[in-house]
Amino acid sequence: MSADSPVLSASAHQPLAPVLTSITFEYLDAPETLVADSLRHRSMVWTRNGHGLVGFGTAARLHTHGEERFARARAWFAQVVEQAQIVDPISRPGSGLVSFGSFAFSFTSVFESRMVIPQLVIGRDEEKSWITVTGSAKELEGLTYQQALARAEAAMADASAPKSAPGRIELTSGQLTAGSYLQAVDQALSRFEERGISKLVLARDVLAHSSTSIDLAGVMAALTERYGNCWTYSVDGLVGATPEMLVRVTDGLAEARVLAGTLDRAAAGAQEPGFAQRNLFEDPKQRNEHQLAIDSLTDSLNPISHGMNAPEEPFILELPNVWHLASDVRAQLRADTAGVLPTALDVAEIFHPTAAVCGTPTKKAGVLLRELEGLDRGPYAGPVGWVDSRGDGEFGIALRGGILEDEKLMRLYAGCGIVPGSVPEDELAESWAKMRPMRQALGAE
Ligand SMILES: C=C(O[C@@H]1C=C(C(=O)O)C=C[C@H]1O)C(=O)O
Repeated sequence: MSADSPVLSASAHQPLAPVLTSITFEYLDAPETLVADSLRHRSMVWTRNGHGLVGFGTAARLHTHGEERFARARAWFAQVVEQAQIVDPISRPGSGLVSFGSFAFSFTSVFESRMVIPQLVIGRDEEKSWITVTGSAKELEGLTYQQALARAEAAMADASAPKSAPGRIELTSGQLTAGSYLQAVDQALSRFEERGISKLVLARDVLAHSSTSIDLAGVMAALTERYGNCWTYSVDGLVGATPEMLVRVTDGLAEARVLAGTLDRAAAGAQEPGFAQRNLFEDPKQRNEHQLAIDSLTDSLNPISHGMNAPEEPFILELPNVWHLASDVRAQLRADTAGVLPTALDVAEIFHPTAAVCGTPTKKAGVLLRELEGLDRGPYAGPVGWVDSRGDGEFGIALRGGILEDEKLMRLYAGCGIVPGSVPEDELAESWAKMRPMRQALGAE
């Protein structure tokens, strides 16, 4: 075929990226509550402890699926960045041109992984707040600070969100009933040995039917209030508050928060002093499960970093619903032969799926998962977050959340790490505990 054959052209596989202009202004005298004030039903959100990014509108987006979903997203964003004109006087992680991203857990999913570059982003970190406006050069010609501010105020004043009082919520089984989940855990336990698997993370889904339209701004407000220490995310109807950081990249430094090992804070006896210490920190089954997650991260990090800094022992992360065994891991990323450092999106692809959400060893666990779980996880347990034009960014694991399937219906997901010795009924109870943040945010309990 000739070189100019349309079949072989790059654009047949890779949609052409738009040519964008992105202008950032420092948002002077922004209120402390800027991020909380900006949450809207359809805004794109990444926030923790009052800092983060809120996006409005779409300047450009890419939808993709299958095994190449990360590669396509990376290539598309790299091209966007290369072509863009970026005016960013404050130059910090999350300022300038930014894309939100949400990726399917599995290459088999029908869910479309996506990159979304908002028209307007409001950002805030420990030191500064900013507004970024993105569009065509023509649209943004001569844009002043006052005009950018007016756009931000208009986006925040947008009343399109269903601001109704929370409705009555009824929970029903999703693709996996409680009974079939118990059965799947049992079957997993009986197959570990013959399959050479030491851990499998089995998930299930529950449907939340609301009597009124579900207001995602209200859901996020509830999550940020109670789970301020988690990363609250929202991209195209996928919403939740995850305690697990897949990777944050800041100027070549990669940081991850690995979680594995869980204890329900509503369990019998949980009020007794030392309960988490005895039943989590000192429990060999929980420690083993945690170690498997650390080992899988080490394996992924080694080829792309100059060694990693992991604490000798995990700590106990206390959330309102559960305790977790947690480890914060850091590593200096290594540049490739051309001297280019991996971006947050590159590292997210390399880390995904971790043992914390799939199992050990990953490939074998993935196969058994497809046999036993029988669930299209969609974006649940996939990377969700953002990346900027410098390659800095944050991708969390989309846990403790749900997907708005229509205005009155949300699908919630939760999964549990199954290791030899796991008790099916305990795992089912743990999955309910992991859905508690969303059940509460929806007003279902
Ligand atoms: C799979 C989930 O959580 C993961 C599983 C954990 C466990 O089994 O102990 C702990 C944290 C997460 O890595 C979930 O919340 O759905």
